[in-house]
Amino acid sequence: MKRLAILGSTGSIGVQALDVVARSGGRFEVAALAAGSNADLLVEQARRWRPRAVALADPAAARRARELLGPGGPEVLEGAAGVTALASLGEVDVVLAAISGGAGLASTAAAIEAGKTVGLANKESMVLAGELLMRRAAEKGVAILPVDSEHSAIFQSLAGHQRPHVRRLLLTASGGPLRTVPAAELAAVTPARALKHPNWSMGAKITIDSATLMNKGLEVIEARWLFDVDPRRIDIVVHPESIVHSMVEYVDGSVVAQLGVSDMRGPISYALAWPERIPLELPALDLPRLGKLTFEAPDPARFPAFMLAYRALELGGTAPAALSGADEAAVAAFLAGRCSFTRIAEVCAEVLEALAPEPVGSVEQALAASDWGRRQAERRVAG
Ligand SMILES: NC(=O)C1=CN([C@@H]2O[C@H](COP(=O)(O)OP(=O)(O)OC[C@H]3O[C@@H](n4cnc5c(N)ncnc54)[C@H](OP(=O)(O)O)[C@@H]3O)[C@@H](O)[C@H]2O)C=CC1
Ligand SMILES: CC(=O)[C@@H](O)[C@H](O)COP(=O)(O)O
Ligand SMILES: [Mn+2]
Repeated sequence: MKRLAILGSTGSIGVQALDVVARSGGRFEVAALAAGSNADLLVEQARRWRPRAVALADPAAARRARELLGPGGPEVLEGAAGVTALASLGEVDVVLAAISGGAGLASTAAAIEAGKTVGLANKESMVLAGELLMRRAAEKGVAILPVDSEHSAIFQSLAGHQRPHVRRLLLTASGGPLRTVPAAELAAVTPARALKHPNWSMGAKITIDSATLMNKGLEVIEARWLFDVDPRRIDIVVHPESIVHSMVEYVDGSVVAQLGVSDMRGPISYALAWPERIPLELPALDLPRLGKLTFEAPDPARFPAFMLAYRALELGGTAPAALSGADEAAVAAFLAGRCSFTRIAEVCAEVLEALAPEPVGSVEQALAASDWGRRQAERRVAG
């Protein structure tokens, strides 16, 4: 039996991970749960799964959870340090990193340092400090198993092949809810419209990133480090049906893809159960009913955000971290009605070009660069 710490348990990935646990026939035990401030849902989850410890980043929420759980309940830790501490608990075998944003980096790094297998949903960890984390994981002999659907697909399609045999990685993108919207209409897009993803039900930040295509840019950076592939050999293909989750093109021209219904419980269970596979009893892929699968090139004129990720990789060092921080701030401003949809990518581009990148020597340095990007973006949004 594998013992899990699910960090971000109250979010889209966290809730689906607990559904995977429920369907797994007792293969997993929930040893720890963590969230930001949603004490009520965390307490409900703790009552059902009886972890040894839980944590809430928000101290007031942690106090509420302690009151609700009462004596005899799990230990309730608080603050960022409490969340990070769960990643290295002795009772934990696998850490599912499913916190949203740069806030997930410290606990991912702590899990690696503690020698835990990591199921990585939090792509920002790789964006902020991918080179550093992969080096430490190799030194510690830690497996980082991708949960992001595209990276899970690439991991499965690589099937142990050697890097010299790989010509290109092909990351598929749905194109998001605004794929067919003309350029002239994009500035007036409302948060409600941008939040209507055609295929996936996800947290707000990643859904807006899907709409701008920044999500695909962040995924290029994630793939660059997870699979140690030069960014010039990572291409994006728009595939509105989200059935082909990504592909690997080999030097002999053969292309291997992973297909499946658009349901994150697939990649989550793959990472948690790896190297085994478990039956989930989810709806099967029905290709005759789908009839056809379509593909097109991404449009950098309407959706320039994904190009910024290639630019950040070219700049190197702290540039991806600064881009990620700027994007978090710009997306929050858009959701709060403080900037337009098209301003998100403009602000990110301005911040990236204002940066003097430095090598990323530590997690703290990566977080500082992300904070710098966030502050720069906030200033530009306000100005
Ligand atoms: N949703 C999806 O289908 C996919 C998501 N991902 C990635 O997975 C990650 C999670 O995404 P998603 O589940 O959609 O996000 P959600 O916004 O739905 O959930 C975020 C989770 O993180 C918790 N959280 C937020 N801030 C903190 C913090 N400072 N400390 C501890 N916990 C915190 C939230 O707690 P609370 O509820 O209390 O705020 C919540 O449990 C992201 O990095 C995303 O890019 C990748 C591929 C697909
Ligand atoms: C489910 C998942 O992995 C998301 O990251 C997804 O890729 C978002 O959809 P887009 O392809 O629209 O960015
Ligand atoms: Mn993805």
